Parts: sequence; C-alpha cells; structure tokens
Amino acid sequence: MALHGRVALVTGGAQGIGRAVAEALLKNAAKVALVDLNKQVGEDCKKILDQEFGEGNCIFLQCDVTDRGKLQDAFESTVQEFGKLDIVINNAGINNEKNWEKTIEVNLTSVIKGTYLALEHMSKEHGKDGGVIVNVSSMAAFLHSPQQPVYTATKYGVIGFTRAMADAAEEGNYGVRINVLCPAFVDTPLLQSIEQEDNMGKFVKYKDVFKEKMHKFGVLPPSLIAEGTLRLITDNSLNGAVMKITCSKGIHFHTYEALSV
Ligand SMILES: NC(=O)C1=CN([C@@H]2O[C@H](COP(=O)(O)OP(=O)(O)OC[C@H]3O[C@@H](n4cnc5c(N)ncnc54)[C@H](O)[C@@H]3O)[C@@H](O)[C@H]2O)C=CC1
Ligand SMILES: CC/C=C\C[C@H](O)/C=C/C=C\C=C\C=C\C(=O)[C@@H](O)C/C=C\CCC(=O)O
Repeated sequence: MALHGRVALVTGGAQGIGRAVAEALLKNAAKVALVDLNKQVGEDCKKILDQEFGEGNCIFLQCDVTDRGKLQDAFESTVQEFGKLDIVINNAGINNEKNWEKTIEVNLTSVIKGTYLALEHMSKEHGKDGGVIVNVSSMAAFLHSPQQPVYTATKYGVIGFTRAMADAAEEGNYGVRINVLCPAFVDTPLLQSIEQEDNMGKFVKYKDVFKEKMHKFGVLPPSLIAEGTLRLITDNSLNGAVMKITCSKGIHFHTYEALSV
C-alpha cells in the first residue's frame, strides 16, 4: 500500500510510539487522526504537526479507547473529516500492574475493539475497499517480564488475536491485512512508569532489576518503531506478520513452526 493520500487512525497518537508513527505517516503525505486520552498533549502534538506538515493533514480526537462508543465516534469522525479510512494502528497501551484490570482493558480489550471497528470501516465484508491494521504488542511476549505479569499477558494476547484475525481476513477475503508489532524497550514516557508504585504496585521493588534489563537489551528510538510500522503497512506481502524490533537484531520477524495439521 502506498501512503500518499491514505488516511490513518492512530490510537495513543499524542506521544511516544504513536506520535512517531503519525509523523512518519505525515512525512509520506498520508492524513492522520490522532486518537488519545490526553487532551492537552494531543492538542499540543497536533499544533506541532500542523506547523511541520501543514494544516488539514492531521486531526486530534480526544478519546478513551476503553469506551467503545467514544472509539466508534472517533472512527466515524475520521471518515467524516477525511472521507475514508485505510490504516488503523491500535497502539494505545499502559503499564499498570496495580490496576491490572485497566491494563487488560486498554492493552488487549481495546485492541480487539479497535480491530473490529477497523474492519467495520475497511473490510470488503462491510462493502469497503480494504486496508491495513497494525496492532502493537511487545517483546514482553517473547521475553516475559516477571515485573509485569499482566502487561505480559496482554501482549501475548495481542499476538494471538492478531494472527487469528489475519487468517480470518485472508479466508474471508476482507481485503484487510493485519500485522503485529513487538518492540523491545523504546525511549518514551511509558518507561517512567517502572519507577511508580501507582503503576508497578508490589513489583516496584524490582525497578532496579527492570533497569538492568533495559541496560542489557538497550533502548530503541521511537523513529525505528515507526520505520517498522510503515513496512508492515506498505509491504503488501505481509499479513499475520509478527515483527520484532530489538537493539540486537533491529527490525526482524518471528517465525513459527508450520502446523502439522
Ligand atoms: N515504550 C516501550 O518500551 C514499549 C512500548 N510498547 C507498546 O507501545 C504502545 C505505545 O507505548 P508508548 O508510546 O511507549 O507509551 P506512551 O505512554 O509514551 O504513549 C501512550 C499513549 O497512549 C495514550 N493512552 C493511554 N491510555 C489510553 C486510553 N485508554 N485511551 C486513549 N489513549 C490512551 C496515552 O495518553 C499516551 O499518549 C503501548 O501499547 C506499549 O505497550 C511496546 C514495547 C515497548
Ligand atoms: C515500562 C515499560 C513497559 C514495557 C516495555 C516493553 O513492552 C517490555 C519489554 C519487555 C522485554 C523486552 C525484551 C527485549 C529483548 C531483546 O531486546 C532481545 O534482544 C533479547 C534476545 C532474544 C529475545 C527472544 C526472542 O527474540 O525471541
């Protein structure tokens, strides 16, 4: 899929990885809807992106992705503003082992909601023209994080759901490719949460262990995650792909043993 003129919706688009993906899309002449809970950061981000890429290419929609109605409104507002929808990045995520139910709601349940809403607006089964969905998991799904058991579970879940949906999309001829992104540690505000008892709960006592792991594996720039995301969007051969991005191997793909059924 070429990006020029395409319309993308990015959840968690106000900062971090989501903002880097939005910037990369705008650099390639796509239109972007930033969907984010944080009104101030989102409006500030839009102002900066408007200055860099010109007005009319980016909108900010304040939305809590856990609120299905509000998320549906965000999809509809995006289509109303730009006339169509081609790309959905289900990126919004939190790291909270204290309020772990919230973590499941944001990191997994809302990715499922976002995927189903994306299909309602892009799939040929709904009379639309097709598109691409990228769901954001983590390397925590390959090197599970004892300090983040529920976060880890959500990221495992995103991979399983996305791979299953990719097969469903192919078998059902949805015209939609669905891929999953698994970054290692990335230099975003999310990393600050490991220091907070409000986020880590009883696991906060392991913050030095966590920091050692970050030192060992390194911390990636958000721009590299954006580069990988654009590859998942533009490479028409990729459906059900599990992209890993690490300091040691850069952008690469996880391969699974073929099922002997
Ligand atoms: N930073 C890292 O080391 C890694 C992050 N990831 C994943 O990448 C995704 C983005 O993370 P970062 O950019 O690092 O985090 P971040 O905290 O810098 O940005 C996340 C954005 O999502 C928004 N958000 C949070 N809850 C929301 C909700 N309920 N509704 C709407 N927006 C909401 C926040 O306001 C924020 O703007 C997450 O899914 C995270 O799990 C994956 C691997 C590594
Ligand atoms: C507060 C930040 C919260 C979450 C950040 C992120 O989502 C969690 C990451 C957890 C683990 C990261 C592991 C990184 C591993 C690597 O960088 C690899 O180079 C290690 C080598 C092999 C991994 C096994 C494999 O590739 O299958």
